[in-house]
Amino acid sequence: MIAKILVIDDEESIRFTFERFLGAAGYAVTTALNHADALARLTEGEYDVVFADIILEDGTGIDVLREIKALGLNCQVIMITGDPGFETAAESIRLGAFDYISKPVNQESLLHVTRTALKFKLVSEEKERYRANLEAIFRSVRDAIVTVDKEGVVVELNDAASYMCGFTRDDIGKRFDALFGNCSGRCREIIEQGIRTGEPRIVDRIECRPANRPARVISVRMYPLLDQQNMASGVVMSLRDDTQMAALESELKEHRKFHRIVGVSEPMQKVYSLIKALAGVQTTVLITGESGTGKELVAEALHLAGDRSHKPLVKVNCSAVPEELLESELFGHVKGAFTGAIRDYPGRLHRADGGTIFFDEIGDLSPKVQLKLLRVLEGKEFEQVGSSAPTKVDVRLIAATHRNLAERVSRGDLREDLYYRLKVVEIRLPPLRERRKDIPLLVEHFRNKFNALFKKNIEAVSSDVLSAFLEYHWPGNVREFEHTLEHAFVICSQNIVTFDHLPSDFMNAPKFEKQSSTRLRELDSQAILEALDKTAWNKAKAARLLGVDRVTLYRKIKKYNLTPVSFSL
Ligand SMILES: Nc1ncnc2c1ncn2[C@@H]1O[C@H](COP(=O)(O)OP(=O)(O)OP(=O)(O)O)[C@@H](O)[C@H]1O
Repeated sequence: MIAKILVIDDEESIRFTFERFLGAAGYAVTTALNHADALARLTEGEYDVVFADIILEDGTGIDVLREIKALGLNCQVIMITGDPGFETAAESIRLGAFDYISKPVNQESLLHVTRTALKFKLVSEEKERYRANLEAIFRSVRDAIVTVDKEGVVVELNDAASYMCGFTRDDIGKRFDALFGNCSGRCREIIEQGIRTGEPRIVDRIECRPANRPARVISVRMYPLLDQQNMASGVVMSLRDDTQMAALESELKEHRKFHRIVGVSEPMQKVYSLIKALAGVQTTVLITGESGTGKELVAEALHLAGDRSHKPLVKVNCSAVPEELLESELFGHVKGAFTGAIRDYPGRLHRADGGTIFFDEIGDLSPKVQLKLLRVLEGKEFEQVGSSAPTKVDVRLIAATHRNLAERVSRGDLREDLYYRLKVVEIRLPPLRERRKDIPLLVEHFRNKFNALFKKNIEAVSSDVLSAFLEYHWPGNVREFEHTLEHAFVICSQNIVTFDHLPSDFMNAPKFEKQSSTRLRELDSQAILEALDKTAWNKAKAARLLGVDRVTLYRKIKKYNLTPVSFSL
């Protein structure tokens, strides 16, 4: 772009000389012959450099300079003076002129001062752009930023600092220690240390407790501000609000699911940790817990999380296989071992070679099988039925039981040595009633499962049903819970599961029977209908009127087959 230059001088010869020299150098030159003319030119157009004679017929070049500064025009002003020693030349520099040039004007020095002024203008514009960008960043970042000089005085702070710490722009110029008086003071210590040592410091995740504001988790970055001599002239501190991130992380740490096991409660988190710790080792694991607590799922997770996962997981339900068949089923047999053994059969232990064998209901093994299993655990070998040749296998054994094995040992039903071998490590699964926190999550899990299975679009269970689920003590644990929901999903043709869809086993369960006050048993259907009538079939209100809980009322309505229609008849 061609630089534009304005020359203001009342001497025509000077204007002519400037125009000639500068025009020849490729600049676009405009001239003005006095102060008034100069102001007209300056309001009409933009100039990169202005040459102004100090003495004009209707004023001074200093006045022009002042007006340029007052208007905030982006141009460099060079004074033309007949006498460089003259006081006004120095004065003009003080007022912001870039330089002065003396008459008579020499071409070389004119071009030199012009080029220098233009270069200076470019650099200043670059600097200004940089400053504006920095300021925009400073203002827009979500981190609070506070700069403090080495005397501890606040030099700058951004909007986020106002929002996060409650500072205002009026705090600029105050001592920082006064500002941090309202909080725990950790940031004050960090700034003090920064000023003292000139060393940067990063402190992650500290608790921030500003007065009258909610506590937060913040991370602090503090860097020294260095001057041109590389000396610390203060510090800049940025504060990031990590409250949400910390909350999310802790939520993520809380596993909602591990392999096929669903559960978010504390006891389940412990189970997940234990499975993870045991997955990679080859130790025998005994999984205990009431029936339906998910022991098989845990065995599966142990196998899948370990390095045998690409090898088979073979399951044996010891109570489901008839005793006389179990030995051959487990250890295999050779042809002719017994009547009907028409060919060699390798057995499940053999099939599990390299992988894992899971014995469900291990407490139900016959004494003979117990002994053979003990040998597998101790020497990793066994004989097939009808053979005396040992077979070697590399299997990891996981066993589960809902029985009290110690009791079976004391009764002589289970070998003590096998018992101790099995229970090297035990994973105890808590019953569902001890982890009710998992119930809403299990509702969601089974809702998705049964919606997909039955091609339905049930959106939720009613809040009453959920409350009943949370209260019930689930003797059959997750299996019973799953069956209850399965029943409800089969029956339900609306988009929400209510008491009407629950199986009678659940509705008639002792808990609810007990809860239904004896009064209700005395209440006949007429009394219930009266209460429903009075409350326009608002069951919650009717239940309150009758002095019973809602579940009981629902159960009675179902039992007597009461409907608003039957009422109106
Ligand atoms: N935490 C859980 N998350 C999801 N499903 C579960 C969970 N626990 C159990 N189930 C489901 O409940 C049913 C019973 O689980 P599982 O067979 O693993 O229980 P179990 O403790 O081995 O029972 P049993 O002692 O009667 O053999 C299965 O359908 C299983 O998928």
